[in-house]
Amino acid sequence: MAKAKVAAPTMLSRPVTFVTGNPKKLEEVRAILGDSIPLQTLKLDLPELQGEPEEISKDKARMAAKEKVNGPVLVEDTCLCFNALNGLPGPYIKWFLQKTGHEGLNNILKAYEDKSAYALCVFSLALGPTVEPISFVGKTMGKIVPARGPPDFGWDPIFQPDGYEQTYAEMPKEEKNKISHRFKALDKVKAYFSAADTALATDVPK
Ligand SMILES: O=c1nc[nH]c2c1ncn2[C@H]1C[C@H](O)[C@@H](COP(=O)(O)OP(=O)(O)OP(=O)(O)O)O1
Ligand SMILES: [Mg+2]
Repeated sequence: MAKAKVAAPTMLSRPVTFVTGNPKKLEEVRAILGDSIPLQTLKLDLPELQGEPEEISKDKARMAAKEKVNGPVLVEDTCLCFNALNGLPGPYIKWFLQKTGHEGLNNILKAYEDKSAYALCVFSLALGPTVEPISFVGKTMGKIVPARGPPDFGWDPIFQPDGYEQTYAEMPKEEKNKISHRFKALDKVKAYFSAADTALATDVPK
């Protein structure tokens, strides 16, 4: 029986459209993925519902998939979760950061001894507007510290990952991209795509 590689007949054969309004996220996603997944991007600030991180991310994917995108759509939602607050600000970190800044976030934790926190990244992939999105989660544990390092990207200056003396902001980019919440989630996205590729390259009887 001859083996033949069948061209992927599904949405996965098209480039994936990563939808985000945040250029810094995009920069990291590109650096981490390299050319492992063909990516195109669409700059859109999607509305975000309230709720648990995975549901918020999936909803973003559903909304993004309704845009005129040809092929699979990938979105991502990032949370910064304080253990002392049972995971808050979590998905609302963007607004906390905007309104209170790095100092305000530190001040919130002055009421607690526990400064531990985790960075959480949830990517959601929608293969079409009517297909239920699937999610890929990455988590990096650390603690909240007074801001150190360049204030280039969100809350990077106040998050110090466990096992490191530097905050995300102080680390070289390549270092952050090897241990970050985003890296861990994207590792699962990559594994999903390579498994799908393998499954699609099936043997067909002649
Ligand atoms: O690795 C990171 N290191 C530091 N800060 C970060 C990181 N990743 C996201 N962030 C910030 C951006 C935003 O203030 C909030 C997440 O909100 P989030 O809705 O996911 O991001 P966003 O609205 O900027 O972009 P998007 O259009 O993809 O929703 O945390
Ligand atoms: Mg957002």
